[in-house]
Amino acid sequence: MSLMNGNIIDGKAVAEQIRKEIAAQVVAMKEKYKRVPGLAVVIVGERGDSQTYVRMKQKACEEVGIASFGSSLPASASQEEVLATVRRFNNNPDVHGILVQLPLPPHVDEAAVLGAISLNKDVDGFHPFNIGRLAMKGREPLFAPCTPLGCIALLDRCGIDIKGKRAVVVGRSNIVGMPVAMLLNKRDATVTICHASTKDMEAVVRDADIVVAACGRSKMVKGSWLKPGAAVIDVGTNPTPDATKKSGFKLVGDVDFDEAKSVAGAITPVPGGVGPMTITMLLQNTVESGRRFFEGIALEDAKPVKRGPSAEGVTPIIMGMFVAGIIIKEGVTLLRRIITRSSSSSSQ
Ligand SMILES: Nc1nc(=O)c2c([nH]1)NC[C@@H]1CN(c3ccc(C(=O)N[C@@H](CCC(=O)O)C(=O)O)cc3)C=[N+]21
Repeated sequence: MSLMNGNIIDGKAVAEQIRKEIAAQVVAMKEKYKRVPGLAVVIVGERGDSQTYVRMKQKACEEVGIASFGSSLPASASQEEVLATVRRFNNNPDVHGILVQLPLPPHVDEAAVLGAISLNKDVDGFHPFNIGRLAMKGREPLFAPCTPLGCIALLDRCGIDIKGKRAVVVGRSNIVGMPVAMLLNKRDATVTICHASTKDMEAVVRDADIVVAACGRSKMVKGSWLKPGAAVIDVGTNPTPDATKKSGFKLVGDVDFDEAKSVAGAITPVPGGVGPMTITMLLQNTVESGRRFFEGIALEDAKPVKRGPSAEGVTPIIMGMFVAGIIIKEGVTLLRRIITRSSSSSSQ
């Protein structure tokens, strides 16, 4: 199946291809470990869009053979109830990924809830530990956020090079703008982040070989802002009134698609671009998490500092550095004494 129609990236086709690969991996895992990966989705409140997304996620799990667990709490649920639900899934050995659907009702502390998710099950990649590692050279998060991963996967699968390219990200949200910029940076693009205070944004965007639009403003990026041939990834999903639709609205991206499609070398539509990839990357993260648990790399009830493969062996390294620090400090003091003694004796 073709992944592009002309210069238009078919996100659904790319997502379908990856989901087939994921389904095959789940079959192989079932064979090898006699277990399948499990994803728990926690939803608080009755927002229509959230319910739709959660249903889509659960259906996608079924299609690839991932076990799905759900917990639906009323909008009136207390913070403690939400935390208790998260902890229950943290302790459930059949659950390898936990997703708390955002946004949460205003009386629930989002940071506290996301921070309570076991690092080993943070398939959304929203835990500050995972975001922090994403920002660091030579380190890898246990999981990267799904929408940013989806943007990178679209570029890769469509044969668009990232290394050495100029990438401009419009927007700096915790869930898309900032992490996608850090992923592009890890892939050796030269990355610029634009935001509300950026001066002459058009000129900055016009310099880009890769544009990721994630500002949440309908059609903000115009065709005239683009360098001819640029790859354009549109993350925006702005509901816009449309009487011809049954729901009464349609989704519009952050890029003016009609203008941009005649300038861009490759461009994602909305819907049918990044959206289907977000859920696909969630499935991918969940399968990877399940594999870590089945292979014993992830520890079910470990404390944060011990969690995950990259954190293992950190304690002896820190102890070693501590001891080395003392030795160096003592050595320097000793050398200083010798030097002062010899220089003071020679000057006298
Ligand atoms: N903890 C958390 N993790 C998330 O990943 C998360 C979240 N909360 N809250 C809400 C946003 C939104 N989101 C989308 C997922 C799929 C589509 C998607 O598949 N869209 C399709 C169809 C859209 C339609 O037509 O309704 C498309 O763009 O083609 C869109 C948006 C995940 N989110």
